[in-house]
Amino acid sequence: MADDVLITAAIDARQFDVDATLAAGRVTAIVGPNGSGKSTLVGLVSGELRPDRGSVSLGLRVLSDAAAHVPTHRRPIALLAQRPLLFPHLDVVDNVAFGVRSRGAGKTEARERALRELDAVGAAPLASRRARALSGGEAQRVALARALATDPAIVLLDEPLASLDVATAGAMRALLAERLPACGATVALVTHDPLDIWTLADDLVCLEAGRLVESGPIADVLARPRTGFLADLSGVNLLEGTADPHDPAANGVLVGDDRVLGLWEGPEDAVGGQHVMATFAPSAVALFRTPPAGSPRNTWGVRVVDVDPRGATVRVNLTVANGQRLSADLSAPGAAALSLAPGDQLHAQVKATQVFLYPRH
Ligand SMILES: Nc1ncnc2c1ncn2[C@@H]1O[C@H](COP(=O)(O)OP(=O)(O)OP(=O)(O)O)[C@@H](O)[C@H]1O
Repeated sequence: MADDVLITAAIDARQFDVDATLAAGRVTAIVGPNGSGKSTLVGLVSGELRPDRGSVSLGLRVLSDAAAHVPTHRRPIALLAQRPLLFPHLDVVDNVAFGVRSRGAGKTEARERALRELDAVGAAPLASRRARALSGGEAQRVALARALATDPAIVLLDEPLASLDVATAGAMRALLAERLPACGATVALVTHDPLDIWTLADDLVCLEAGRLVESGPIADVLARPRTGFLADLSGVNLLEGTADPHDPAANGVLVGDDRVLGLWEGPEDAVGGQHVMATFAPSAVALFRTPPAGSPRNTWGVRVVDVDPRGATVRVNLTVANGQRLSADLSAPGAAALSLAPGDQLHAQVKATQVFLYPRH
């Protein structure tokens, strides 16, 4: 039975103060901008770091607090980092068996366990190869087998695909998607890649400047992002504003002097002055040189920041009057017809039915 990992811990020198839970038997993606505290969180769970205040526990077992600190090698954890860090002079099966033996198993038992795990990751044919003779992708597969062969209660993955090429990373991602849920451990995955989050993780913990800013099931957190970082991760535009104090029931949000109309997603009715988020897809944004005729809804003046061709579409990065960012994805011919340049003043239009409004919290 897997256990929750509870982190309620502060490290003063790093201005880190986070209260987060990694749910038992689930994969939690740890995300956030550079320097937000992801590695610090992992270091607290691995035992490499000790909190100045608070505690780290696995279920009812305290791993670190003011009175106690279980050292890394006594924690039931396995770490898979960007580099596989195998012993180059040992063969593959001995590399995998090493971890099992260090947990107290005998030689034969450790070897059998290693071979089973190598088979599970599709690396059985490599068993007698020296680790130094493996490719990067093969070595990472073996490192995964070594991590899981110890039957850890916690698996910590720190950007495990970041040093692999695209094709190898894809195969490794598929392997992780199969093995992580099957291993039964509580898993933390540090990543910058939205694909890893969508394909591997169940839950998400988002840190910024050493604080927890959002957590919960992936679909909930990314469907209704509440920070610019999470909006970028889910590929949507996010404008923040306040519910119109004169007419909160009209589903109007004021972003500076611009009015943004959309579908209100509650849970309660908007209250005038309330902090509200508006999200919509870049593909929902149309751009015009002259104010478009017809429906007056959701037309804002925008300024072009830059233009980024992406195959069949062109991403146009823009700012609205009060400086907030948004993007529009246009077809290549559509963008060419507008002949866009940075600094151009345009009109952006979005249908109200394609804008989702929800409270900040
Ligand atoms: N050894 C250290 N001593 C003091 N402060 C540190 C140390 N290592 C990191 N920090 C600080 O702690 C904060 C969190 O850093 P951390 O490395 O955990 O962030 P991160 O989210 O993992 O970043 P990245 O995405 O760049 O790896 C940062 O302000 C960083 O400067």
